[in-house]
Order: sequence, then structure tokens, then C-alpha cells
Amino acid sequence: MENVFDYEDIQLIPAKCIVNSRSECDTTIKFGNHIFKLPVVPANMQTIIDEKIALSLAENGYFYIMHRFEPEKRIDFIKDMQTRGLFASISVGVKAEEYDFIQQLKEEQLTPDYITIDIAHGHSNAVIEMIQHIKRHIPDSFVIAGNVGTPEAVRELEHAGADATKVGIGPGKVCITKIKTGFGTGGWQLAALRWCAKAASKPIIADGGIRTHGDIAKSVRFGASMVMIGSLFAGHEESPGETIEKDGKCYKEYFGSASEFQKGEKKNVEGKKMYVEHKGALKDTLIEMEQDLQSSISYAGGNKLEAIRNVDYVVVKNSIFNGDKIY
Ligand SMILES: NC(=O)C1=CN([C@@H]2O[C@H](COP(=O)(O)OP(=O)(O)OC[C@H]3O[C@@H](n4cnc5c(N)ncnc54)[C@H](OP(=O)(O)O)[C@@H]3O)[C@@H](O)[C@H]2O)C=CC1
Ligand SMILES: Nc1nc2c(ncn2[C@@H]2O[C@H](COP(=O)(O)O)[C@@H](O)[C@H]2O)c(=O)[nH]1
Repeated sequence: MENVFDYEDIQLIPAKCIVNSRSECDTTIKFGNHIFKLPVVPANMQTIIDEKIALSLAENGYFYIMHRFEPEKRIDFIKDMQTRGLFASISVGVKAEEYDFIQQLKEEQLTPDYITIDIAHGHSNAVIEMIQHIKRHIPDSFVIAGNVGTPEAVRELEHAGADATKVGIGPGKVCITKIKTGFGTGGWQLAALRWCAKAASKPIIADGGIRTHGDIAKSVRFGASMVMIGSLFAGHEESPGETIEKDGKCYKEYFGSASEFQKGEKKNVEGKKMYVEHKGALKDTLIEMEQDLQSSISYAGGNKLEAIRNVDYVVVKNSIFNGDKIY
């Protein structure tokens, strides 16, 4: 692999502006059968999303993917969302009981709009077989499969029937896969995204490693249709998880889905827990993301998200922050 880089190594090059106000720039994206306000989805992790947040996101025009760590709640969740006329978007794993769950959905004639197969090493027969199982029994669900980090994996999962693939092995803020196994796209996630996007014939979700709102535009430039974000969404008023107070400041927990806190045991641990500073209301962050992305579109010289896909860029190796803090 040549030209390896990550988010912090890239600057996009401005093109002549065609709008009079950033508010003219349209950040919406069609993903599956729905149009969403932003090409952004909060990570399907237990300290990032719950049923209440999912409902609020869907009601307000944002994409969401519910996590899979309370499996017994999924049927009622799908029914509840669809009764309200909203889309249902859930996650599954690949173990035997998940095959029964898909069968149960079929028997109850429930078709989630989106099903995400969420495992660490998605380039596997386990995922290929689950894609095929879902497509056999619930063909109308949009299947997102991951996570992967190579073009071969993207092609194989698409070939098996996935409608989108999720790229990112180990770039996450609470990830320790790279340290514990030596593998992954940590440190070169953006280059891996570009590599995978060149092979993809269907949409890609860039997953992990987003540290600033500008990284969303960079993900779109390098081929993402959707960007999954954990840490930037952690610590909000609505975020699930424990809040602690230290030196007069409030913090909220954010833990990995493969951490001992999620698993309840110290086996095959590839995630850790951290505390993030309390950030206020989720809707304010979403509005700021939208405004920043509108600004990105204006710098790209367009008025739609698509404009970002064609901009030039430079590689400025690890230097763009010059020691500056992000906030
Ligand atoms: N994006 C990322 O970089 C990563 C994300 N995660 C997240 O953590 C959560 C748990 O993931 P996961 O452990 O896969 O889920 P599960 O615990 O549900 O495991 C899924 C299945 O895959 C097997 N498995 C897990 N890892 C590997 C591997 N490296 N090679 C072969 N088989 C494997 C497991 O068996 P067994 O446990 O017996 O091996 C199990 O049968 C998910 O939400 C996932 O997204 C975890 C790590 C990396
Ligand atoms: N290696 C691990 N990766 C994990 C774990 N739990 C979640 N994740 C991945 O991280 C992203 C979020 O990344 P962020 O940089 O935005 O915080 C998430 O979507 C998963 O793909 C884990 O325990 N280990």
C-alpha cells in the first residue's frame, strides 16, 4: 500500500464558492430507501444509543442503528418504530441464536428497514452466511455488513448480498484491537477507506477514528456514503451510561463493545472504558455538525454533498494541528 495517511494528515483544497450563504448547502444523503439530514450515524454501542435516542433521531430525520446488546428488546423495538411510521434499524451478531431471531422476524412478518451485522472481523464466512440467511428470509431489509478493512472483504460481502459495507478495524477511540492484536486500520483509516471505496460497488460506512467535524467531509471525499461516530457522540445529556463528577466537572462513561464492561467478563477483550466531558444536548451537536458540513460543501465549491467527492487534497503528514487543541 502506498500513500498511507489518516484524517489528521489531509487537508482538502478549496474551490470557488457558488453560494451566497452556507445555509444554501444541502447535507442530505439517500441511504437505502430513506433520505437523511446528515451522512452521519451514531455508533451502535450501548453508551451511545438507546431506544429513546433512536426514536428522537428517526423522528428528526437522522439515520440511526440500534445496538444488539439487549437482544430480547429488538422485536418490540421494531414494532414500536414501525407503528409510529418510522424506520426500524437494528443490529445482529452471527451466533446460532441470531439465526433463530431472523427466523422469528420472518414468522412475525416483521421487516426491519435496516439490519447491520456487527462483528469485529467481518471478512468471514460467519458474516457471509448471515448475509445470505437474512436475504433468504427477509429480502427487503437493507443489509449493512462489517467490519472490514480491505477491498477483498468489501467485494466478498457485496457479492454475498450486502447492500452496504462498514469499514474500520481498530481506529476507534475506545479500541485496543490494534494494540492487542497488531492488526487493523488504526492510524491509516482514511487511506483504508479510500482503498476499500475504489473496490466498492455499493455504499460504504466509514466507521471509527472521527475526531473533528472536518473528518466527516474528509470521509465523504474518500468514498464514504455514511460516517459512523462513537466518541464525538458520547457524553451528551441523553447518552446512556453512568455520569460521574470530578473536580466539579461532569463526565460520562464511554466503553467499547468488546470491553470487559460490555462483555461482563475478561475474555477476548479488545475495548476499554473512558470518561468524556459532559457535552450538553445531542441536538446541538447535530446542528453544529450540519453547519460545519454546510461550510465544507461551500469550500468544495458546490451546494450539495456530492461536491466534496471531487475536491483536490494535499497530504500534510501529521501537521495540520500544529499543537492546537480542537476545542
Ligand atoms: N470495529 C472494530 O475494530 C471492532 C469492533 N468490535 C465490536 O465489539 C463487538 C463484539 O464483537 P465480536 O467479538 O466480533 O462479537 P461477538 O462476541 O458476538 O462474536 C462474534 C463471533 O465471531 C467470533 N469472533 C470474534 N472475533 C473473531 C476473530 N478475530 N476471529 C474469528 N472469530 C471471531 C466469536 O467467537 P469467539 O469470541 O469465540 O472468538 C463469535 O463467534 C461488536 O459490536 C464489534 O463491532 C470489536 C473489536 C473490533
Ligand atoms: N476495537 C474495538 N472497536 C470498537 C469497540 N467498540 C466499538 N468499536 C468501534 O469503534 C467505533 C467508534 O469509534 P470512535 O473513534 O468514533 O469512538 C465503533 O463504531 C466501532 O466500530 C471495541 O470494544 N473494540
